[in-house]
This record gives sequence, structure tokens and C-alpha cells, in this order.
Amino acid sequence: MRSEDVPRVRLAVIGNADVGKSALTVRYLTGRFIGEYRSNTDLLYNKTITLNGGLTEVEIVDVYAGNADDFPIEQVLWADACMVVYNITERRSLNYATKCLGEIKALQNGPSAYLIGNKADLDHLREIPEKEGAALAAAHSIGFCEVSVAEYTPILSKAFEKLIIDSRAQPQKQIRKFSVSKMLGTLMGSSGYGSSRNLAINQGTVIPCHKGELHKTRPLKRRQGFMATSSL
Ligand SMILES: Nc1nc2c(ncn2[C@@H]2O[C@H](COP(=O)(O)OP(=O)(O)OP(=O)(O)O)[C@@H](O)[C@H]2O)c(=O)[nH]1
Repeated sequence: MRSEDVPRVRLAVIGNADVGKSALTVRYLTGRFIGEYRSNTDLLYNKTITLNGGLTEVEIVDVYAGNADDFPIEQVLWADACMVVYNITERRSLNYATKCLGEIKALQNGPSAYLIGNKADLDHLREIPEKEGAALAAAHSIGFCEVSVAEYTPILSKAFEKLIIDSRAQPQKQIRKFSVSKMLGTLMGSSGYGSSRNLAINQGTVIPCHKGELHKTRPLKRRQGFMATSSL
């Protein structure tokens, strides 16, 4: 199959600071947990996956939240689907997820969504009952699960698969405002799982980007010597 024939899905992972968006994205893409990230910008990942027996190119923007509670409208408009993440030990993060889901719902022809409550291993610190997350998701007719990205969590892949499938069921966006396909330039290693030196995404790429760069159609300049371990 030619690469231009492979269907592409664009995902945005959004949520408050520190809910585990980067950890969750990397866990999904590599199967590995990286405990500490130091990033002050959005990160854009690309990987071709096999889904339902066919190939799908997945682009994921891991949205840097900072300390602001702003809704990341540019990234959401770019995306076909949003993974909305909160931390079960922090009510503020559920409030922010609620706000985001409301904003997504208000968009005409907006992206589909899925709600994830992360850090389920910290049950003793829980502020959000699981049924509250489930009720919020049900109110928006979207999927929901709790995960602990810090632990082996096969349900995470199922959640992404559902989100990708749901996004395909949405009508195609009439106007694609941005294209980032040419931005994907920094190879993060080839063999992936098992390398102890690099965080390598198998057959994938990751680049740091600013939300404004999602609008650009010209290729990003390659960032030379970019190492995931030093940048994620
Ligand atoms: N206990 C526990 N800690 C987690 C889990 N997932 C992530 N963390 C930790 O939560 C902290 C924040 O994780 P990040 O992935 O950087 O969170 P983020 O949402 O990307 O944060 P920003 O980049 O600031 O928006 C890190 O110290 C992670 O190790 C989890 O499932 N359980």
C-alpha cells in the first residue's frame, strides 16, 4: 500500500498539567512508562499502527498544559479526536476535563472524544469516584475508562482504538485548516521497545512543536540531535 493511501487520524491528548498526558501517550505508543518529562511545549508524535487488519497513520499532539486552564482550541480544531485526561486524585483536573468536553460539544463538526481517569494506582488519594467519571462520559455519549499509566495497562490501547474508530465514523472535516504531515522529521530510533538508551517509538517520529506550528504547512526544520530522553 502506498503511504498516501494509508488513512490518517489526528488525535489531541488534552487535560490539566500533571495528569499524565505525556506518560499516557508514550505508554500507548511504546508500551513503556517514562516517569519524568520535562517539556514546556506541545509534542507531536507519528506512528503507523495496525487496526482491524489495516494500516492507519496516527498523529498525536500531546498538548502542553502549563498552569493555565485555557481550552486548547487550535489543537482541538486540528484533531479528528481528543483523548481528555484527568487525574483521579485531583478534582480540579476533572473540572477542567468537564470544561473541555463542553467546549468540544459546542463545536460544529467537532472531534470525537474519550475520557480517561489516570493514576488509578493512587486509590488511597482518590478524589473522584469512578462512577463520577463514567457519568460525565455517559452525559457526552463517549467512552470512558480509568487507567494507571504507571502500571501495565492493556485497557489503554483499547481506549485509543475506540477513539480512532469513533473518529473514523465522524463525517470528514470539510475544511482542513492545518497540515502537519510534513512536520514529522525527527526519527526517534528504529527498533523501539527494548532499547535502554533511547525512548524509541517503533517506526514512528516525535517532534517538539508549538501550537502555532500546527498551522504551518511548510516543513519544520529538523531538530538535530533530538533525543527523547533529554526532551520528553
Ligand atoms: N502514580 C502515578 N503517577 C503517574 C501516572 N502517570 C503519570 N504519572 C506521573 O505524573 C507526573 C506528570 O506526568 P506527565 O506525563 O508529565 O503529565 P502531563 O499531563 O503531560 O503534564 P504537562 O506536560 O505539565 O501538561 C509525572 O511525575 C508522572 O510520573 C500514573 O498512572 N500513576
